[in-house]
Amino acid sequence: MENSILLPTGNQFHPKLPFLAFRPRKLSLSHGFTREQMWRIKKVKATSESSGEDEESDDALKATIEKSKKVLAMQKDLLQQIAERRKVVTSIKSSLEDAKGTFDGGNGSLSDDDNIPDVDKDYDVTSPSAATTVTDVQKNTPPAISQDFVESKREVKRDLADERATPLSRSSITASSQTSSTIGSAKGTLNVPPGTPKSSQEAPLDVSSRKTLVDIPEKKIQSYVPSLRKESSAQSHVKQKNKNLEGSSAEANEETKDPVDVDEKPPPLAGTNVMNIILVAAECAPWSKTGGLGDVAGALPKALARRGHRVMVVAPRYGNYPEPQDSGVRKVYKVDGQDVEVTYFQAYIDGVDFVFIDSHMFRHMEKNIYGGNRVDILKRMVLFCKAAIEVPWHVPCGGVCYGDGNLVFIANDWHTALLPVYLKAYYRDNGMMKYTRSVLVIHNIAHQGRGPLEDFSHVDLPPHYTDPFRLYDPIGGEHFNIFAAGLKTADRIVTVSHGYSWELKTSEGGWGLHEIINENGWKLRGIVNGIDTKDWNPELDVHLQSDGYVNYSLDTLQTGKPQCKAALQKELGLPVRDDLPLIGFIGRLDPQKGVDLIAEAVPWMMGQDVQLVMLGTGRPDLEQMLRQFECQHNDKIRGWVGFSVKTSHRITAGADILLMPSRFEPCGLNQLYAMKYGTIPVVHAVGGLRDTVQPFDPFNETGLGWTFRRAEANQLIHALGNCLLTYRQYKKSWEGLQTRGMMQDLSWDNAAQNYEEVLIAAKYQW
Ligand SMILES: Nc1ncnc2c1ncn2[C@@H]1O[C@H](COP(=O)(O)OP(=O)(O)O[C@H]2O[C@H](CO)[C@@H](O)[C@H](O)[C@H]2O)[C@@H](O)[C@H]1O
Repeated sequence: MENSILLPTGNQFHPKLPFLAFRPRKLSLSHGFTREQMWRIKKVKATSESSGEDEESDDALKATIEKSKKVLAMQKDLLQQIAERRKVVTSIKSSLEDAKGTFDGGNGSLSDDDNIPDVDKDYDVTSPSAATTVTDVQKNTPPAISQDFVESKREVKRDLADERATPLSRSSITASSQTSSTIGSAKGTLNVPPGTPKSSQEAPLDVSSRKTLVDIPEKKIQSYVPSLRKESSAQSHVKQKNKNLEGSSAEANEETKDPVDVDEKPPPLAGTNVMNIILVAAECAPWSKTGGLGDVAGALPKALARRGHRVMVVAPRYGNYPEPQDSGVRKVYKVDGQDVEVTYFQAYIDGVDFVFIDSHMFRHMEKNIYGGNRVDILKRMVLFCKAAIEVPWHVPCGGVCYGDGNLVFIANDWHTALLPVYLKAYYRDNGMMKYTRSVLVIHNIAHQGRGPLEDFSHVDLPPHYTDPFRLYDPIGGEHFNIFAAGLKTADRIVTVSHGYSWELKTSEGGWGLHEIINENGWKLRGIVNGIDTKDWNPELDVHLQSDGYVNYSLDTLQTGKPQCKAALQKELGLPVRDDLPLIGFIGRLDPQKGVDLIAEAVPWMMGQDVQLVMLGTGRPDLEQMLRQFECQHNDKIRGWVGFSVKTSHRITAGADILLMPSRFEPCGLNQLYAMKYGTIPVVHAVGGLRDTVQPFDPFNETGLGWTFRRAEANQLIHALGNCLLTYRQYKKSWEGLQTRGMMQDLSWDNAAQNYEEVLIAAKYQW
């Protein structure tokens, strides 16, 4: 082991410099004036003072007052006119509604043809001239899609009409959640949707009044829906059950009831680019989580919804979650030749529709999401992707299905990498879902859904789709690879940091997929994850409200954090001492996380006056190692084997330093959480860790933590040594590091804006 801990190494060694306390300056605006108003007032004041011409300025003031009075009078007049117009519009509307017998499928109201997928036209691809009535469709359509298919089309039409009428705005979402009755939930607020929006109540679909649908030849349908699904007998329950679920995001329609709205709402942040977005993930916090993917699936959609998009998350229902309710929609899908029934559950929370897919294949798997043998997992993911892709047709959210126009799926990791492939093979190759796009997010390329070539038989695709799955690598030879097929087929690819998007293209970082990633480099973009600022906020954290822990902010950091540290030491049975640094580690016990480097550094650490707490689950040998550390150094180390969200929050708050010596790290969330809690990260400068932890520069008092270049124990020791030195001897610098970390905007809002750009690019890609 190198003995170079205290040697100066550029920016990591602390020189004896005078320190500047770093405090945020609060901006307060007096008298409720806006910044601009204050500036104007000051300017006017300054101008009149400097001129000394009081009389002249008095006259000018009078003139301004007169002018203002006139403007106000004009405004009053205008408002009166608007009110009168409203009355006229309302009376015209009600007389029209009285006269209206049936609903005109929404066709007439669509105006922006460029953006509206003409669903009927989609079917022209398969049968350009075979126009027929709905009855004909029912007669000619094979049982696999038959009536349900027709209904899907109907729903799409209705949805599109809805979409055109009212892009969800930020304000509308807020408004709707305010009017909903609220039920506290673990994650946030569950908005129980109020009654159906008027528009959908008053417009019962009258199939006979719609323009004729185009017939779908039987052969074609069989080719694009290869034993995909069948109608369940429970189908008839659907509409009845759906009535209970009306409301949701479609409440926003209420906003545009009146064309002349005096209280104009601000436009959505996404502007005219509002889209329907469905994020599909194998886990979603707080309901299911084994790592960072769950956090992302729980938080990114909310940020996208805040921008004005209509957003849904689809995840498996592994347990009996309290919030989602049975939507009554049941479908049957073929998985490896067997019929498997699924039921869709649904909740509307924080502006997002959460849809959970229930099936005996997912039930009671909450503690073992990725458990079972390779083929079992594969079959679960086949079912999940098949069922998820049809959610926009079958599951009415707030009474209205999303439909397949202006729609983008966001698939995540290999588990849902089949979704882009199914989208293409089952639908787009057959002229359906023409306006639907897919984006695949790489959270971790190390897990790829690999297997022998025979696994292709489980995914239920036409033989010509074998090639995208086929991959050769020197270790595995020729094999079946789901991630490879997803990357090739998706319209766009995102990964969770800039650093990792670069690493993925290298033979070391791409784990055998680097060539495919390079070939598809044009559609790859790195977007650094954000954090859920409600869940991970020391001021609001629900896990810091008992057992001696306290919520704290930047202002109360110097008292709140030590209190959390003491509470953690007490809870873990460690000596309660404020003078020594408490070091934390939280993560999956996996070689990725560099736990072995910590193990190598433990003897050195034990020579320091420090405490170490490690929380994790994963590889049995690494779990055993944690227990062993605790036995060997009972007065200094705690090795908590298990998955505990509460403990992870408490360690993040109570520790002074967080170690993340990951060998590779696509983004990493724990270092972001740590910084938000005034806990200083010491990380291997790789992937997202390099992007997010700017190294401390003691000369300029900048930076956020300590980094080391190679994943080696001596480098970890070196960086940690400098970190400990600063903790002990340079308190002001330490406070500066904490302050800078806590003041960062780590919210999902920035990332959501970047995702939006990717989604738009996908939308306009042909
Ligand atoms: N034993 C335990 N008890 C309680 N909570 C625990 C825990 N072990 C881990 N966690 C929690 O799980 C999450 C882990 O997130 P990370 O981003 O650090 O890693 P992960 O490798 O799972 O995610 C992958 O996806 C994410 C999201 O894109 C990327 O940031 C990351 O680099 C990539 O490897 C954190 O919220 C952490 O607190």
